[in-house]
Amino acid sequence: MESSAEEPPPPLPPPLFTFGAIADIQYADIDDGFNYTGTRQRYYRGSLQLLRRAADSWRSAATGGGPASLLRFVLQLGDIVDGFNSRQRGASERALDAVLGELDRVGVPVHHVWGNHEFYNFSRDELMRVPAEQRASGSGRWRWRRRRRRTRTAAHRRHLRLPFQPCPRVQYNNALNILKEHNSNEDLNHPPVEKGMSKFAKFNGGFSRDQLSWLDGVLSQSDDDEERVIIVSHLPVHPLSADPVCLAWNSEDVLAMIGAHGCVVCFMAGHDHDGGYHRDRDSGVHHLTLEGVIETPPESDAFATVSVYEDRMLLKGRGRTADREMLFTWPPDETQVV
Ligand SMILES: Nc1ccn([C@@H]2O[C@H](COP(=O)(O)OP(=O)(O)OC[C@H](O)CO)[C@@H](O)[C@H]2O)c(=O)n1
Repeated sequence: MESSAEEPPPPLPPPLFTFGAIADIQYADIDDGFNYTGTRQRYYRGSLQLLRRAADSWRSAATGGGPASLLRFVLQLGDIVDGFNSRQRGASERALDAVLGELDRVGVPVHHVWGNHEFYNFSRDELMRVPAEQRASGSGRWRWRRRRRRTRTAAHRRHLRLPFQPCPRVQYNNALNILKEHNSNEDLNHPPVEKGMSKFAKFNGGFSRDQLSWLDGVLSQSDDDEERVIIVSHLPVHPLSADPVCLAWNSEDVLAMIGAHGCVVCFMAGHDHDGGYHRDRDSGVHHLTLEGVIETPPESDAFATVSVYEDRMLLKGRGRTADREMLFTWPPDETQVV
C-alpha cells in the first residue's frame, strides 16, 4: 500500500553531552534601575532569583538520570556582577560570593569569561586570582577564598613565585590609544555616531595580538585533530548577531580568523542584553548572543541548555531565550540562514 504522507524523521540518539549557558547576570543588591539610555529596565536583585531558577533546572538535568544527566558544565558568559557594586565597600566580593554560591549548587564545573563589569569591580590582579573554572560540588568558592587568603600571606612574603608584569599599564594604554584613534568623544563610553564606528566605546574592548595568536594556535591544533570548537566570549563579533554598538573593536580580525579555520561551529557571546543570532554565510559558523539576565523581568527567564550531537547542537531556551537547532553541516539547508 502506498502512503502519500512524509515519513517522520528518525528519533535522535542520546546527545553526546549537554551544557548550560547564561549571560549578563549583573547581580547587585540594589533596587531596580534602567540602562544608560533609560529604555530598558534592569532587575539587579531579581537577577539572582533568575540565576537560582537556572541553577535548579541544570541541577535536575545533572542529577535527574537519563540523557539529561549528561549535563557536563555551565558557561557563564561574563558580567557576572554589576559595576554598581563597586560603589559600596565590600559589595563586589559579597555579590560575587552570592552568584558563585548559586552556581556551586549545580554540581558541575562552571567556566567563566570576564565581561566589562568585572573590570568595574575588580583589578586585573584580583581577577587573575579567581580561577577561570569553578569546580564541582562547592570547591570553586572555597578555592577562590583560600587562594585569596594565601595570596595575601605566603605569596606576598615569597612574591618571586607570583607571575608579575613589569609594566602593567602598557596594554591598558595601548587599548586606550586604539580607542581614542576611533572615538573623539570626551566621554569614551559615548559611542561615535559615524557609520560602522559605534563599537569603539569604552564599555567594549578588543582582542590583543597575543590573544589572537593564542587562538590561532588552538584552532590550528583543533583543525589537525578534526575537533569541533565553540568559541566563548563576552563580546560578540558578527555584526548581524548583535547590536553593532556591542561588538568587539577588532571584530573583523576575529571573523577572518574563524573563517580561516574549519573547526569552529559556534561563537557564543553575551553583552547585548537583547540577544541575537546569525549563521555566517561564508563560514557556516553559528553566532549566538544570549539574552542578558539583568534585563529579564522576574516572571520570565533567560538561560540555555544545549545538547550536543554528532551533527548538531539543540539549544533548549527558557523564557526570552528561544529554542534553536544548529546543524554542523555546511552549506546549509536554507532555513538555517537568518
Ligand atoms: N551609551 C552609553 C552606554 C553606556 N555608558 C556607560 O558605560 C558603562 C557601562 O554601561 P552598561 O550599560 O552598564 O554596560 P553593559 O555591559 O551592561 O551594556 C553594554 C551596552 O550598554 C549595551 O548597549 C556605564 O558606566 C554606563 O553609564 C555610557 O556612558 N553611554
